Amino acid sequence: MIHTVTPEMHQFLHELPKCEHHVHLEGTLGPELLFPLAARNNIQLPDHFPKTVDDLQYKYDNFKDLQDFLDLYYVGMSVLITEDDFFELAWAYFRKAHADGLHHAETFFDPQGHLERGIDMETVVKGFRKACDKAEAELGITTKLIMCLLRHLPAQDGLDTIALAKPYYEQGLIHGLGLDSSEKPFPPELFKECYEHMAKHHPEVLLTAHAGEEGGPDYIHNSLDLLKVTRIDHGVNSIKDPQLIKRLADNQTMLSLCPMSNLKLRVVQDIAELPIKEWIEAGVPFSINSDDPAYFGGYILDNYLAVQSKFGLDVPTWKLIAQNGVKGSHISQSRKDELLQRIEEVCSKYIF
Ligand code: HPA
Ligand SMILES: [Zn+2]
Repeated sequence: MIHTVTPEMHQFLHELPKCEHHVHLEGTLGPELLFPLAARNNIQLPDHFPKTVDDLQYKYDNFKDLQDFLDLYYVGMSVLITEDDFFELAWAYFRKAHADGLHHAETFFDPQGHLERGIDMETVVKGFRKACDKAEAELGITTKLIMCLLRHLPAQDGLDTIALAKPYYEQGLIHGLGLDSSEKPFPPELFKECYEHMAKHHPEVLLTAHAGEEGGPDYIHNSLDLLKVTRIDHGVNSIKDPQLIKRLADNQTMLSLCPMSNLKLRVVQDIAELPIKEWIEAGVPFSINSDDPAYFGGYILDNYLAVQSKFGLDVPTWKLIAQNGVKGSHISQSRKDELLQRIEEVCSKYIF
């Protein structure tokens, strides 16, 4: 069933203060920047890579699964070379998301995808940080950077990457550790040592991991038990385990849901299949996110609208979702209070 999103509802969702917890900065690289960067940096894209914006868009519209997307994603990011490239990419994202009504962003990046091409950590972090600082100063968005480890690489590579990033964690320039890439063949337990190292040496750092996008509820349990994460990225498959649902609700562990991504990567056949109503009923907090917006056809507001068109939620329910997004954010209590106050103000204007 399709619910019509009225102009008032559209306006409300636009104005509703939003927090994003699941967006890969490299996943904001669309054809409009990818091809010019390839030309500017003299990057020869592989023969099998689409040659035109239309051909690339066709690929984006027809992913078979997560791996099919990742194969394109890693080639795409190979056009990023200079600090300015990383800055430009992230700054374009912050501007788009700001126009969507974003107030706080916790953004992922994949340094191993750059290190293995000979780009150093400093170039990547400096470029992304510059964009974060500008977004804070000029757009009023609070930002966090979460370094993800690629799970298709060995844990030792992850430990080496953590060592390279140490100065940036110590200076408070990177704030979290995540785990992404091909999920099913690489379960969370492989990375226990990386997370233990982080918890021991940088206890203030946010720990999160992709789990339950392709993997089952055991991937979520093991991320909580072994990696000691406080958030789960995706978590769609949590619904298959009632004990896990209770655990997530009891501990108020937030899931970062990515509806358009789940549709494009065929985690679900229809956004209406997502267990949104079940999570709300059980008291499981979740936020709504764009994941890789350039690849999946929509930024944060598009994802809110996609959910609305399938679920027809009311203002109090959206208020709860927005509040849970704030509560699950890695920000000070005073910033939380400020955002919660703004949510109150917007919601009080929209009693339909
Ligand atoms: O959705 C995702 N899943 C796993 N790895 C990723 N890397 C970018 N996006 C994703
Ligand atoms: Zn992701």
